[in-house]
Amino acid sequence: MKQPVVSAEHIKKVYGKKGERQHEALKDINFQVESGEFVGIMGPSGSGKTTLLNILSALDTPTQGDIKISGNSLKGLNDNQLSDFRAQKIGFIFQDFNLLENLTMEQNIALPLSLQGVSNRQIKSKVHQIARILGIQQILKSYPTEVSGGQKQRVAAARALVHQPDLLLGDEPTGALDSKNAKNLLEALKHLNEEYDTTILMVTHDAVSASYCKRILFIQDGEIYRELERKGSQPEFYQEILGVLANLELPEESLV
Ligand SMILES: Nc1ncnc2c1ncn2[C@@H]1O[C@H](COP(=O)(O)OP(=O)(O)OP(=O)(O)O)[C@@H](O)[C@H]1O
Repeated sequence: MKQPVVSAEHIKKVYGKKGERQHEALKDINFQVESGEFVGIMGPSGSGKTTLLNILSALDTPTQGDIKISGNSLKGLNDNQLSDFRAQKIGFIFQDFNLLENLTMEQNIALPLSLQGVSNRQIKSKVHQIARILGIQQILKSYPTEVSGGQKQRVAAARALVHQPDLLLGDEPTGALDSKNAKNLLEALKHLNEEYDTTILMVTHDAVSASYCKRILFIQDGEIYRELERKGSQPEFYQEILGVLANLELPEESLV
């Protein structure tokens, strides 16, 4: 039987030491993401989204519970094993791109492969392949300061995917983009998901971005309180998402 790409099992996260002030950021999170899904995570500020992403990407460990990525449990792995796991299995896109300014776009995209000791010939071929899919071949020799925010984010997506990770994680990947560039990036993610079966999980506060997903998990106070699956068109899904957000009875600007 095919394993889910992500299996979060009874994840609890408590910040602060015993006897000190403690905060339960995640209470009992359970969900799975199957291969080829495009899942969004939404929720008010402080609801636990970043905590969950950090645990999924093995940057942080849960207080209780287990994460399995493609059937492999993260429990009991030491720091070296966790960092190998991250390097091989996960691609990450951040809101602020995180590109290295003194490297060209080509060198930035190549980083995960260079760190794994892949041969130069293979690196060149893989970088050009992912650059073609994301439409950024013409800027490969440029430096980050020479291109637009939207182009930078597509380079960041290429870097996150060049080593063919099992899972692409995004933390507000459209957060720093204007609406045109955000749409371009989301179309590129949709294309990767539909044509190449890339499994994507992204946190977003924006209902338009979320409407590109096939499923949304809504988190509040460290718990999943609602799940929406896209059944109809994208505009219909957008309206449904707005409906759930309105039911939160929170002003929209607090949904970050
Ligand atoms: N290192 C930490 N130590 C103590 N408490 C923390 C720590 N990191 C986060 N928290 C608390 O845990 C809760 C969840 O935080 P988290 O950053 O995961 O929320 P979020 O949904 O990502 O919020 P935002 O959308 O504002 O980024 C918050 O109440 C936060 O104050």
